[in-house]
Order: sequence, then structure tokens, then C-alpha cells
Amino acid sequence: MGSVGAAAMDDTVYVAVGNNVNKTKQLLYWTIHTFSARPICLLHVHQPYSTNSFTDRNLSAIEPSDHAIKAFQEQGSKQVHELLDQYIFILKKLKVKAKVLLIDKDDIEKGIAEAIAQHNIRWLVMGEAADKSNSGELVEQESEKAIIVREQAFLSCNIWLICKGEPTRTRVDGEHTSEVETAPQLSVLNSKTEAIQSEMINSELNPNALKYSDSGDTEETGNVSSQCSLQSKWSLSSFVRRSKLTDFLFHEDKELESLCAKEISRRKEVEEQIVRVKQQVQEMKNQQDEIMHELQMVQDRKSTLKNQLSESQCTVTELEEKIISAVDLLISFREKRDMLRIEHKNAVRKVKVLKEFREADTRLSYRVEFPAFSFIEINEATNDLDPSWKIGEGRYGSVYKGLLCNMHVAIKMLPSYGSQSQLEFQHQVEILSRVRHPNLLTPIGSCVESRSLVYEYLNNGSLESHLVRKDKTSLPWQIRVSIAANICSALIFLHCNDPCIIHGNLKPSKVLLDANFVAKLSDVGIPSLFQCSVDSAVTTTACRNKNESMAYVDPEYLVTSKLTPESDVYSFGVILLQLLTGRPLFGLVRDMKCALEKDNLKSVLDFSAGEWPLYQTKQLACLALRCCEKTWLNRPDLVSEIWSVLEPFRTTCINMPPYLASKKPHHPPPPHFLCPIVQEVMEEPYIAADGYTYEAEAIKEWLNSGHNTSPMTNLKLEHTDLVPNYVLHNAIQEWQQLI
Ligand SMILES: Nc1ncnc2c1ncn2[C@@H]1O[C@H](COP(=O)(O)OP(=O)(O)OP(=O)(O)O)[C@@H](O)[C@H]1O
Repeated sequence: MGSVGAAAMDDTVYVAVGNNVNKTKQLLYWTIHTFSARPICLLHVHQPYSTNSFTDRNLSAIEPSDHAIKAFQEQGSKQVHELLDQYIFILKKLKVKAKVLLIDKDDIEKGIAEAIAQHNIRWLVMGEAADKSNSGELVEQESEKAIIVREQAFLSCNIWLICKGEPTRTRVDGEHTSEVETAPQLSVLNSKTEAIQSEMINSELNPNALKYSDSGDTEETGNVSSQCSLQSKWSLSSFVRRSKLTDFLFHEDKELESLCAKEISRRKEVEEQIVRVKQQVQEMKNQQDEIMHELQMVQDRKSTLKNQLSESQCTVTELEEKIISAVDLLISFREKRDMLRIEHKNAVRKVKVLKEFREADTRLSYRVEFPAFSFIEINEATNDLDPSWKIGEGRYGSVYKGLLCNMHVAIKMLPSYGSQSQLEFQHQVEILSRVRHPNLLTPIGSCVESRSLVYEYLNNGSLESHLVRKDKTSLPWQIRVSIAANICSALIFLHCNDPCIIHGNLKPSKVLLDANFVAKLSDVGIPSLFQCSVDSAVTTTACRNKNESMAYVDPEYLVTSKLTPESDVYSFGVILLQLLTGRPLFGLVRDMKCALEKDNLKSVLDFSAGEWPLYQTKQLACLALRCCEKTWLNRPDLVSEIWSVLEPFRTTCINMPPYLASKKPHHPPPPHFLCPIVQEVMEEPYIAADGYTYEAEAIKEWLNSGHNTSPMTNLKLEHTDLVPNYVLHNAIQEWQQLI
């Protein structure tokens, strides 16, 4: 192999490639191998209109139609592109990039020469047809063509002619021609060119040769088209001129024309199809654009919805929290509502009870005028304070039985005034006198001089005296329940008074029983007359029985030195336990608790009182224990809890036992309760100057009608003044309560 190292390395090596790919492949391999580092460009001379095509098919001189020519031309162009694609494909496989130079020229050698000249080609590799290399005639002719090439290449191009993969001539250039190592021949550049040459020789005998010659002239003077791109275009005008020469050939080729027509039609269809497909593609593109647009909108919407969802979730969380708190609130409200309902129920009951008490109080407080007795009257009533008439003595002085205005009274002789003036004493007494209730000891009057208070006398003594008895005269359970109800009633009244009155010294000795065993509390308000504490009272009483007195005192009072309504409740609880059990005070609460825990109430009940109804008695026992709670807050309410149990219990007792029934007054009212004029029980008894008591309205009417005499004696009255008969009034009131 000759060296090519001397060649300029930056120049492009042009490889002339023919129509036969298989044969030219070797040429490419050699070039790539030899000029591996050099840029390569494929040079192909395309024969847009070759007479060989027609002569091969024995075409006559008939001129082909324009569309046939066009079809043929297009077919040729297509074939060229396919051919070049094959070469590029081969190079691609070898990983070699190459340019393509396509020359349109009927004469291949001339085309190559023009390419050399126009593109300043300096390096050219050409193939030598192996199958023709053995023909000496051809070699000669081909050598001439090579010379033409060389001449037309302005003597400046290095040309390698390759035969069967080997160079047959190392160089053909303008300076000199190197000797061929293997075969000193120029290869045939194009077999079709050779065919054209043959045609040109034969044309002298053929009448159509003129046309061909004309065509050849025209070809020589015509446009030599050379293009650097694959998009070479056929010059139609040139073709038309040349087509006159070959008209006779085409005329005979009806078959080709028909094929061309079919091809054109098929192509048209294909083009239409392409247009349709393009339209479809465009439509699809439009659709895709729309879909993309919609997709974008959907994505935007999705993003918005996502945000909304997130916000909604936050809102949901907030609302859930609010619902939870609202439910909690609702629950607490319901609890409060239930509590308020209970409180309301209790309040209604309390109001009802208080109303009853108020009504009773209103009836009793009829023109309360508290009579002031003189010391003489007190002395007379008590037979000069006869010791035998003394019924007891407490810390606030001695109590005497007396007879005042034909009524049995109890007169309490209080100790000296101390710093208190008579006026102050009188004022306090008057206040106390207004506090009246059926279950409070009724004050009848007072004596400022002797500092004594006059009360109604209750001939059944105190509860204390009855509890200690264990004989046949022991109080039956019905009376005990009634007494408890009376005490409760009195306490409710006192506590509801404005201002609240606390007894503060409640014990069985302060519970007095009238002839009908109605219990009345004594000593109400007495401490206020002395401004002394319970302690001193306890101390005084302690002289007699300190422990017993202490048993009724509220434990909280002993700590705080402050009396509360609940202090009375505590004392009441102890009395209740005594009523139920009749037991001594010591261990009383403990025993009852124990009995209830063991569900053995009978073991502590006082059966000298008879057969207690167990259910209600147990209720009462439980209440009594609660009253004795050390903490006042745990003690039951007098109205809503204690009274609500005692009141129905007492009603049952009144209806049930013959004992109580026998105590009820069945006889008509005492005659002195009746007004002598109208013969009815008096509501407002007034004493006239004749010493008789009349109904106020009746006697006033008598006097106003001009009478000045007594309705009873018919004697002239000394005066017409009327004095209220409180004692009788109270007696009537009591009697009325019992019926
Ligand atoms: N109106 C009355 N009717 C009948 N007896 C009464 C009357 N008032 C008081 N007594 C009797 O007089 C006694 C003395 O009562 P008083 O209230 O003065 O003292 P006390 O209650 O025994 O002790 P203290 O007042 O020191 O606590 C009572 O036990 C009671 O039996």
C-alpha cells in the first residue's frame, strides 16, 4: 500500500460512490481505513435522465408525456436518496460521519470533474469496476474518461482509483501520474455513462440520433447542476428539451406510462392520506392541547380543592373541639339544671310551708299588743312568789306558776338588768312578743318592774320529764313523731324569720307540752335579753348536768363560737334520737349508727312507745343521724328533707291511733269562747266596761247604735272604752288549731 501520510490532513477526502452499494462498500472500507482521521464526503453523480433507462427497455423515440417524465424523475430522485441512505447507514455502523455531495449530471465523469472544480476537491477516491477491469478496450476508453476527469479537475486533485479494495493507481494529479502497482487502469466511473457513450456511437445510424446529439449539445451547454445537499432538484426545462430527443422511445412504453400513472395515483392517494393523517394529527394535537389545558385546569382545581380540603379539615377539627366543649358545657348545664330543679322543687315546697306558717302567724299576730303587768299583779298571780308555786329554775331565773286574768300562766322571773335599762328591756320584750307560732310558747305579757315575762302555762310539762319515764305513761310513738314535727315546724319558722332567729339552746327541757301534747319551744329570744353566750348557759346548767347539756350543743359552735341555724338542727337531731330510742345521751349517736349499719333498728328503738312503723321510723332515724353530723354542711335541710318526712309521718299518726284521737277536742267550744251578743267563737275578743268579753265588731256595733248599757247586765256602762282580751284570744287560737 502506498503511503498517504504526505497528504494534507485537514482536507476532506471525497469518495465517489456509484449505484452498486455492494461493490462500492469495499471502496468505503479502504477509504476509512486509509484516511481514518480525515473528514469524508460521499460524492455521487446522479443521472436525472438517463437514455440508458429507455434503451434498456427498447423504448422508441416517442416523446413521453410530462407527467410520465415527472413520475420517472421523482422515482429516480427517490432511488438516489435511498441509495445514499444505504451508504450513510454503512458508515454509521462503522461510526463514521460523512457529508454527502450530490451532483446531477448525465455524464458521471463530467459531473465528477465539475464537482472537483466547483468544490475545490483535493482528495478523491474512485472505484474501478472489477467486472470490467479485464476488458482492455474498456480500460482504454475509461482511461480517456479519467483523463477528462483529471483535465476538468484543473489538475489540482489527488485521485485514488480502487479496484477490488486495492488502489490501482496511487495518485492522478495535475503534476504527474504515478504508476499503478497492480493494474495501471482507471476504473469505470459509471456503467450508465458507458451505455450513453455507446448510444452516441450508434446514433449516427439511427434517424433519432440527431435528437440525441442535439440533446447532447444541449446537455453540454446546459446547466450543470451540482448541489451540496441531498435535496437536489431536477431542472424541468432542461429535461423537456432533452425529452424531445427521446420522445420516440417513450411512445412505445405504454406499460411504463400506465405504471407511472398508477404510481402517481397511488402517490396522490398516499399524499391525500398523509394530508388526512396530518389533519388528524393536527386535530389530535388540538385535542391534546385542549386536554392539556383541561388537565391544567383540573390540576389547578385539584390544588384549590386540596387547600380547601385542608382548610375544611382544620375547620372540622376546630368544630369537633367546639362540639366537645359544647357537649361538656351541655353536660354541666344539665347537671346544673337538675340541681336547680331540685332546688326549685325544695324552694317551692319551702315556700308552701312558709306560706302556711305565715298565714298562721298572720292569724296569731292580730293586733299584737303586749300587756304590761304591774309588780302587784305578778305578786298576786304568784301568791307573792310562793316557792310552792315555783315549777323550775334555769340559768335565766326561776319559773313560777301563776293565775292572771283567770288564766294559768307561767311567770319567768329574770335576773337583774345589769347594764340594761328598763326601756331597753321593754323594747326587747315587745320584739319577742311579736314572734308567735303555734309551736312556740306564747308570751302573754311582761312586768318591767319585776323584770318578769308571763307565758301561757303548759300543764304537761317539758319533754325532758316525759323522756325519763319508762312506765305506762311513756309517750307513745305517735306523740313522739308529732312532737318532733312540732319542734321542726317551730325551728323552720324561727330560721325563716327576718332576721333569722336561732334558738341556740334547744334541748328537751325547752320543749313544753300542752294539754294535747302539742310541743312548744320555750325561751325563744331570751339570750338576746342578756347578751350572754351559750357557754355561760352551759356552765350554769352544768351545775346540774353538764354532760347532758353539752350533748345538745353543736360541735362546730364549740370550735367557732358562732351559732348557726344548723346548730339548732344538730340539737334537734339529738332530741329526735332520744324520742326514737328513749336512751341516755351517752353513746346515743354511735348506737343508732351501729344499728342502722346492721339493719337492726329495732335493737335501739324505744318500744315503750309502742310498735314503731319500721319504714318511716328508719327514715326518721337516718335523718336524726344526719342532723348529728359534726360538719354543719352535711346536715339535712329542715324544710326540704326533715319536714318532708315528718309532716306525712305525723299525718299518718293523727289518722291512725286512737290515742291521739282521744286527745282531740270533740266537744263544742267553751262557752267563754263565744261572743254573748252573736253567740259565735270570737276572733277579736274585747273587754267592755261591764267586765264581759265580746266580739269587737259586735260590741262596737252595739255602742255605735246608741247603747250605753251592758248587753249582759243591762246596767249603765261607766265608759265605752274597749280593751283587747289577749289571753282569751290566744286560748281561742289554740283551741282552733286543735280542731
Ligand atoms: N310555760 C311553762 N309551762 C310549764 N312549765 C314551764 C313553763 N316554762 C318553764 N317551765 C318549766 O320550768 C322549768 C325551768 O325552765 P327554764 O327554761 O327556766 O330552765 P331550764 O330549761 O330547765 O334550764 P336552762 O334555762 O338553764 O337551760 C322547765 O323545766 C319547765 O318544766
